[in-house]
Amino acid sequence: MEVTRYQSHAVSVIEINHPPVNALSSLVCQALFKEFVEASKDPSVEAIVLCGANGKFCAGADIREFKSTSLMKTISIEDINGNIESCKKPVVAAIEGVALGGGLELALSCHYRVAHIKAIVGLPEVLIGILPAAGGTQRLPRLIGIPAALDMIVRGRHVPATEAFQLGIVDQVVQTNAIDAAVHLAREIIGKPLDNRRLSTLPVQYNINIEDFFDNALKKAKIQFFGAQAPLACIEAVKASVELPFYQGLKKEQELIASLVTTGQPQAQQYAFFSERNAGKWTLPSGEGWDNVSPKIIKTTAVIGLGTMGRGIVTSLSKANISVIALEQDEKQLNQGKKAVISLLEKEAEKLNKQGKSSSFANGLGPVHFTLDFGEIRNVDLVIEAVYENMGLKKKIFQKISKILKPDAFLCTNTSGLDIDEIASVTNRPQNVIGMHFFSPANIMRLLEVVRGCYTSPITIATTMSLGKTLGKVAVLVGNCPLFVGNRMLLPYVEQAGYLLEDGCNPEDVDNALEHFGFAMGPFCMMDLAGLDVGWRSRMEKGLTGDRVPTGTPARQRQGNRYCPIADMLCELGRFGQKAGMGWYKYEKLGGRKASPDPWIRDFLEKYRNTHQIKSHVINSEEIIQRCLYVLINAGFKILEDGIATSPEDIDVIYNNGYGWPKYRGGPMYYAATTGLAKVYETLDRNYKANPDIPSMKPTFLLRKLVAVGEPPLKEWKTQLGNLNNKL
Ligand SMILES: CCCCCCCCCCCCC/C=C/C(=O)SCCNC(=O)CCNC(=O)[C@H](O)C(C)(C)COP(=O)(O)OP(=O)(O)OC[C@H]1O[C@@H](n2cnc3c(N)ncnc32)[C@H](O)[C@@H]1OP(=O)(O)O
Repeated sequence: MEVTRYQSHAVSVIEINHPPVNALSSLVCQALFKEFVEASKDPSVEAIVLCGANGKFCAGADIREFKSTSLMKTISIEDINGNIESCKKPVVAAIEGVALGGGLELALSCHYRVAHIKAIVGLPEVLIGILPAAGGTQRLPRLIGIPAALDMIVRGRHVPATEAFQLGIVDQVVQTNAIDAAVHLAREIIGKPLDNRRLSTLPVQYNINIEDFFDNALKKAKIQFFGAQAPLACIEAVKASVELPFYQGLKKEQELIASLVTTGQPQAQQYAFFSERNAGKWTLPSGEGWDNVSPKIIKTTAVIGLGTMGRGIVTSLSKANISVIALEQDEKQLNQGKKAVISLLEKEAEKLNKQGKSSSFANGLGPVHFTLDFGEIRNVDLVIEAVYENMGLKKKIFQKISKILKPDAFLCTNTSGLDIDEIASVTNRPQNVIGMHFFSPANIMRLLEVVRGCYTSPITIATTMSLGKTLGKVAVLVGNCPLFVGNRMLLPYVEQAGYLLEDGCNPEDVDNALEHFGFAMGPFCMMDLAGLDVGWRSRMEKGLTGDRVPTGTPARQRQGNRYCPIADMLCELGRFGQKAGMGWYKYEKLGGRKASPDPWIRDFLEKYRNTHQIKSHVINSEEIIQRCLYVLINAGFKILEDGIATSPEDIDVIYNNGYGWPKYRGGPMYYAATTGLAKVYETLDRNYKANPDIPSMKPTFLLRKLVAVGEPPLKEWKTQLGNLNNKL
């Protein structure tokens, strides 16, 4: 039964019961409509309470049912809302857990709202590429005013109950049972006038210059959400609440949603939504997986190394209220780390405070303890080593801690690409060793690559994936190979960016094209931010640059393949990026963030091309995008072929959450599917034939196979992998 109804004296309680989140599927809508009509006609009923089963009011329309053809369902949610609002008997929403999207729109059509203190409300439709099109953009501004409503709708912000009360979204916040409180309130208001409780009948109040306000909002949104259409549609819809009568405003919502659907962005964002949820559902070829392996509960942890990554990880653990011992090797580094963690925690507490939430670390370090003594970590459940990327150092630490720690403790290494098996091999419990690749800043970035080695046990995976979720991360299980998934795909992309400079581009041409595509940052800005020396050191270790390059090696060639030495040359000149005040760009000061194109680089590139007799040509944005992205996508196919990622969806989750890929384009593999695999294949093939010294351009077997079998939908790519080797 999707919707149940019971009576408590004169109050009829209608409960949505559609696990897991009481989403408004077509069936729920039909049942809700029917029960509501019956209750409103029942002479023994004098008031109605609307609630959700299992402590959740409703997470909105059922996204699983969204198809471009299902626009009619909107009408059905608004049909319910219209019925509720115009009901002569008072209707009270009892909000527990979540009232999101269509769920909040439902509650807004009720005459009163009571929320549990831990509930959250919001209109997050924009995050899945649409707008609140069941009256949300018309009712919310009438209730809380335009600026507050616009902020909530355009950012899709989850608002805690206490803030919702301050804003006027809910009428009561209770610490006890919200349904009981709603029934109580419903009884009290029986027979009282409801006219000023029907939001659709109220005027939108404002004392601001509306034209200027919406113009500014649009300008800001175009910058902040560059390329995304839904925020702009949200603004237009809220503007309609001021300019049009309520029912025309509803019509505008429908028009806007229909137009969004034609952009393809809602489809991409809804794909991204479900891919993220599926990433947690890992399964090994053995059949062991998320649904049959129980994680160990992690209560105590230690973090070794308090550099940038370690500090972020300690902050993350502390935020999740997990006890953490932070370990450094000398007093100076320990104190520096401690100071940095305190500052990060203060910022986090401030953020929570603004949201009306308290934190265990508001006045200090919460569950963190700092020490120089390895002995203190002996009883922890899990250790995360976060020292810098050096195999020798990591192995030394793992050897040492595996002797100290209790036998069932888990040993995690935060590495962006080192071999997990090699690290595990020096311990007395390789089955408990796993990679946790955090992204910087680790207390902010949502992505976590969980890297399984060949010895790693299912329980270690389950525990680490579960810890990731507790930390609020999107954890994706990947296999062990140099650079894992995200960075392995990034390598040919960055290489290609270098070749583009040789062929005639300036750094800003490449960055502009990719930022215009929707990336948060182009490759050269990204390198300047991360520090060019990081890649330089790694290339030196690999013998690609520096003293270990055999004499006589051509400057632009390594092992017979094309090589671009420009980044190495900049590093030799100390141009390490932002921290040096110069890199691919120049900055206003050391550590400055405002990049300006550097005439020096232009000169340098010209001289470089002359020295190497490279004939440059004009390269347009389309070519830049294709050259950079197609090799990245090709590497994604190779990763699938090698079994390093289990699905294209996992790759997309990694790119959407860790690499600034525009979510409204779904992710690189989704983008390949929507662009057309044949186009990607043919472009790569043509480019590879023209540049046989760039192996990353050679179309992978899987890509070729998928084109050959007629481009099956992305969901079916996995079956084409057949018996290919699976490293997961
Ligand atoms: C494709 C073309 C586009 C066509 C567009 C046409 C649109 C026409 C209809 C227009 C209607 C307009 C009006 C209403 C719109 C809406 O309401 S849209 C939905 C708005 N709501 C949301 O965006 C909420 C999304 N959910 C969440 O934020 C979180 O899930 C949560 C509710 C906060 C719970 O989080 P957590 O506890 O971390 O659990 P999760 O793992 O995230 O989710 C648990 C399972 O629930 C599934 N789920 C969540 N929300 C929905 C939903 N709205 N519909 C369907 N399913 C939902 C989620 O997938 C998980 O499922 P499993 O993985 O199977 O466990």
